[in-house]
Amino acid sequence: MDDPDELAPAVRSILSAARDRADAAAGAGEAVSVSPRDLSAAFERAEADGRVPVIAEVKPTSPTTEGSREDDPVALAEGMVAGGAAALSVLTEPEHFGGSVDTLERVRDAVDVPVLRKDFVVEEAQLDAVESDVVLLIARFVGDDLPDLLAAARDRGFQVLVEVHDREELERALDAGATTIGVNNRDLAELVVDLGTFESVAPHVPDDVTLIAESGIGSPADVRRMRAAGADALLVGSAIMDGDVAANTRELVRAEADEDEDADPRLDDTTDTTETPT
Ligand SMILES: O=P(O)(O)OC[C@@H](O)[C@@H](O)c1c[nH]c2ccccc12
Repeated sequence: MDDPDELAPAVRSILSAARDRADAAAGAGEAVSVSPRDLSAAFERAEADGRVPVIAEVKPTSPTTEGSREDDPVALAEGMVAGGAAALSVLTEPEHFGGSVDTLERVRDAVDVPVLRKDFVVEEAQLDAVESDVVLLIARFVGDDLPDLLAAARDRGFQVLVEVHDREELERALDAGATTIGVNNRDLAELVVDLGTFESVAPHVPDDVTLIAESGIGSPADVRRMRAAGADALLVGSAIMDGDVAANTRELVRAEADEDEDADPRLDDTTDTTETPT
């Protein structure tokens, strides 16, 4: 792709599907009113017992994933919480990520951690599709509507995660009053991941913002790298969804504790998903 600002075809298709869903949602249903589970408090609880705050993502498939995972999303979510996830993210985009609003509702009923709704919200009416504790707004896709959508989401009680890729988007997010900001390491033009993206944007984020590193985090070393660059929390999908979700989550949330002990988390009993996080 010659123009780095141009979106990958998959991303364009995702956005046009999102706009169709927004049109269908317009004027339907009432505005939701959410009593959210506090995301910052969940991160603090994790820190207090030595877990790196991880938002684990239930993502059955994606444009960059081969195949799809057909397991019960509720069982996957429970495994992530058992593995120590501070919060969950659930895709509700149906056409490209295998998500659904129904899945999010079932997951949120089954767990007590905050749940982020992961979708491509471009119009206010989409906010009323389902209750969640946090909604995502992607600076690149909402453009000048960011302040209005942020206000509309907050009016409904949602906490808002604003996703950015570069400093220009970061400035827009800060101007709009975002207090929780995610830096996505996946570039939307080429869909490739570079952890250097977070490292280049993070130094410009004020300290009072809750800062989340998103995408491409695959190992305890990646976790430590993002934390060293200033991440308060991490959003991880593929690396957790690939295999035993409880064990995968546990390995990442323990990345700092294990380094201190120099222990191998894989030696732990990782098959018992009913265990509560330690
Ligand atoms: O699977 P990964 O590389 O761990 O990434 C998770 C998450 O960051 C990614 O799914 C994501 C980040 N921003 C998004 C916006 C929409 C859909 C998905 C995403």
